[in-house]
Amino acid sequence: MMINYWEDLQRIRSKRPLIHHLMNYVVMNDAANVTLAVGASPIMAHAREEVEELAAKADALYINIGTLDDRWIESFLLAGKAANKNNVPVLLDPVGAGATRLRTETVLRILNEVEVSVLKGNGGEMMTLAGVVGMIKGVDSLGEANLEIAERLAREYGVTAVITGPRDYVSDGKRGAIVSNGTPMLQYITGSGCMVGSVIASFMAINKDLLIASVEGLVTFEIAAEKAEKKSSGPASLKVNLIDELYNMKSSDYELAKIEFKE
Ligand SMILES: Nc1ncnc2c1ncn2[C@@H]1O[C@H](COP(=O)(O)OP(=O)(O)O)[C@@H](O)[C@H]1O
Ligand SMILES: Cc1ncsc1CCOP(=O)(O)O
Ligand SMILES: [Mg+2]
Repeated sequence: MMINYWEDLQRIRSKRPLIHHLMNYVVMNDAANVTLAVGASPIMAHAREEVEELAAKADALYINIGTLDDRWIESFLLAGKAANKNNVPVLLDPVGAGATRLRTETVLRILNEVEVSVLKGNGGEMMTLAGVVGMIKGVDSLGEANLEIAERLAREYGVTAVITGPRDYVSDGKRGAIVSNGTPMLQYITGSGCMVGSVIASFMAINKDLLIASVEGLVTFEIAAEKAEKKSSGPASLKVNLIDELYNMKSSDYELAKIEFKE
């Protein structure tokens, strides 16, 4: 499959799509910086009084349940429905699904009431949603999934499913892809999963093919992380260098893409 990574990144940079985030308090600032570094325009807003208005005008909506409570949950649903009404694609990150009942039930409620375009979580979260118990500790995954689970989730929930981890599994129910870029050091930065969501949402804003947009987001983020790691002495410098490498991405960097497609 031919993917125009570089052309699509240029489209993000020239269009500067608005990415409306309902992003957890832990990662809010980093997700905004990552979004800017790829060339899109972030707004972090979760007040129930404004989310419908913003989601309706955005180019993509990113719902991340990381620091949920009653008010946030109300806003997730309001924003998601407003996005649906206006044909704005929606990415959902089920942070900590399986860790508590509130998290699992909230994700299922959103999937039931909102038409989610891309469901992206780590192995433990996504295996929880596929009915496998005990694979999550807080927000951390305790195991790696596989393409079959991604395909099952895609079909069951009518989404493009993205399962992150040492290898990332992407499925839209028909086509599948495995991305093997990245570095284990990403596990030592909080929010690496949340941040890759911002990059995927930026590609979703300019590419209607959700499987390809997901792969483009994963590959872009993870190649930047590989380059950043070479310049870093630990997680703190990795995070700073990662934002720089996203900003400084070159077309030749995409030669590093490690991707396998399954039709
Ligand atoms: N062992 C690993 N090797 C390479 N990349 C990894 C590894 N673990 C996670 N990643 C990458 O880090 C990012 C976050 O994934 P993950 O850790 O699964 O999410 P989360 O932060 O939500 O738990 C993804 O881009 C993923 O591919
Ligand atoms: C630590 C933590 N606690 C609530 S949200 C959050 C960030 C989770 O980020 P990620 O899903 O990328 O690991
Ligand atoms: Mg996560």
